[in-house]
Amino acid sequence: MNDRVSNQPTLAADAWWLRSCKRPDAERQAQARARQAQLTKPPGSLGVLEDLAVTLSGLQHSPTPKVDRVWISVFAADHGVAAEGVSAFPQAVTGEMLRNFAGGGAAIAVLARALDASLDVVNLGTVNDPGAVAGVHRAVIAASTRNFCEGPAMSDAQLRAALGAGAASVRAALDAGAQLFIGGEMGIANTTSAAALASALLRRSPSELTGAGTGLDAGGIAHKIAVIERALALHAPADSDWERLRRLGGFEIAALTGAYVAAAQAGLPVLVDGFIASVAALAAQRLNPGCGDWLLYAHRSHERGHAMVLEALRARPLLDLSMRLGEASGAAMAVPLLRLACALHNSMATFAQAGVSESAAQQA
Ligand SMILES: Cc1cc2ncn([C@H]3O[C@H](COP(=O)(O)O)[C@@H](O)[C@H]3O)c2cc1C
Ligand SMILES: O=C(O)c1cccnc1
Repeated sequence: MNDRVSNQPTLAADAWWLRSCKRPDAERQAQARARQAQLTKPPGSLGVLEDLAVTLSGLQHSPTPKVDRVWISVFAADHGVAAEGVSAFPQAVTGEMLRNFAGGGAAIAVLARALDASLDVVNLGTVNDPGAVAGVHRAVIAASTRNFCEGPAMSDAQLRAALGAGAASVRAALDAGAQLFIGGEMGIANTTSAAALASALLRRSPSELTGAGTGLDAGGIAHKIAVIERALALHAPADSDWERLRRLGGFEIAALTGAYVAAAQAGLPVLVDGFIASVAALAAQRLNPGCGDWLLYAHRSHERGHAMVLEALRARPLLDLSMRLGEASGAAMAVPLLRLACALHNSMATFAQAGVSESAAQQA
């Protein structure tokens, strides 16, 4: 399992991420909508849970949508821009957390167990590299990205490798029979990378998209904004969204981008996590607009900037719990809602089955 990136020799020549995405089944969706109207409840009374079941029915091409088998991939990577002092935590934490993911003590490891979900941990390159660790896939691209205050974060080949690592995790999820894909990230300083990338993609000021991350104070946030402004000035010549992702992104952000596109191409529904994952989703939609139909949004993170990114994506997140962790934790938290929405859709009785009277209008 250590060769997920290197066994794709054709990637450099083959822009697989441009290939078309699957289409949701509109007819199945209409049937699911009609069934919701027949269930023993006032029509629409289950609100967003009805929409979720209808959407999943169309995405899974099934009258009985299910999210029993959930796959969570956490992509870890370090960022050169950490050298600018933009995080409240030291860079060594990224590598240290890899052991914690595999050892079962990290938040996402606890949540994955509680959900009976598969947890796939992928090391894309960490300065404090723990080496071979049971339960961690090595797909190392470099020890970290380059500090994007000094030059592009990634080379073209590195960006392709990161996108490919995301796609490889989606293939593993499909092989395991997953019904839902969730991507998470770990990388000290990656809220700086995500804010810079979102600023460039949305053409908004860094002050609107930059937050405290792991816990910067007001002075720390002001410094972080200044760092991002410097980077944006350096990378202003970037003339495509590919270039913006290459210059300002990170290996784990690009892996999420690749995973989202690959999931949409394969017809596997995705639940997107917080700020960083949503910026990766924005990049995925820019690389391949067809992937948007496959992305569901789990929560609104406490991180400043997430609301603006969600708005740009026209996303309506399910939860708002003031979470600001990443790792896929917010997405994991929303899985029970999806499961319950499916259970209601699949197992509630219809008015006819239960012998319950329908609305006065329908009886007239
Ligand atoms: C122990 C620990 C566990 C984490 N798990 C996720 N993050 C989150 O915080 C980091 C981003 O914040 P910033 O840009 O401020 O560095 C990412 O690793 C993100 O996944 C963590 C951070 C820490 C310290
Ligand atoms: O919303 C997130 O993804 C997030 C916010 C702060 C720190 N890490 C992740």
